[in-house]
Amino acid sequence: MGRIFYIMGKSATGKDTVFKELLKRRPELTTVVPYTTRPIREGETDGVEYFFTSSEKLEQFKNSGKIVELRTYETVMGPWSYFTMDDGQFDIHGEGDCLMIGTLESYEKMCRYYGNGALVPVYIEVPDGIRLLRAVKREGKQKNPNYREVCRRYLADEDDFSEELLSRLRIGKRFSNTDLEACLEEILKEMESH
Ligand SMILES: Nc1ncnc2c1ncn2[C@@H]1O[C@H](COP(=O)(O)OP(=O)(O)OP(=O)(O)O)[C@@H](O)[C@H]1O
Ligand SMILES: Nc1nc2c(ncn2[C@@H]2O[C@H](COP(=O)(O)O)[C@@H](O)[C@H]2O)c(=O)[nH]1
Repeated sequence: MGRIFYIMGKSATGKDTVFKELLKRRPELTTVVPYTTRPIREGETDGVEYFFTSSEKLEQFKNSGKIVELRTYETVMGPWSYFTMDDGQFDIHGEGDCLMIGTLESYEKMCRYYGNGALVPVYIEVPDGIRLLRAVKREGKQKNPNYREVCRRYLADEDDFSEELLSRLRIGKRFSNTDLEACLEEILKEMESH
């Protein structure tokens, strides 16, 4: 049975960065591209970071019964949905392992869908001050920076990644990403141990 290494963490902890670096070091890992109704950002490509889709299409997907997990956030730009589909990208009965990014909420739903044993949580942490600076710096590189949304995400993280929820989901191990190389080394070690 394939395992899903599931990368999680608050905003700007480096999930995307870690994800891309792990794929370079473990190219045999498969990936699952999630879906979103949020507008595509500069530098993003449809089918790479996400499948960018519409709210109308999402309603059709809901009827297909293939949505594994779905979350909708009230952003400063209106509601944006993010979801994972059982669309053939990943075969849980296959041999290969998979690398994915998500939130605690999606992790819980994924565990319910695929079974607890299928998922290996990879929870990334960075001190709040550092990740806020990283988020602001990253946003500053956008053509139309949206600092209000950066602040909303930062504040939402308090509830969405609370210690209570982490403990309920039995996620004890944390991977510090103050230093990228050290973080990758720790995660690779953890992956080998499974
Ligand atoms: N170890 C590191 N040291 C310094 N900068 C880093 C490190 N890891 C990531 N970054 C930078 O921090 C910013 C946030 O990283 P990234 O986009 O990977 O985070 P994320 O967790 O995927 O964010 P989000 O959840 O908000 O999409 C990026 O500009 C990235 O280049
Ligand atoms: N827990 C929360 N997760 C959120 C929220 N808003 C967005 N997200 C998640 O962040 C990642 C990355 O989003 P992106 O738009 O920068 O690509 C994605 O997995 C979303 O699910 C939130 O308010 N709380």
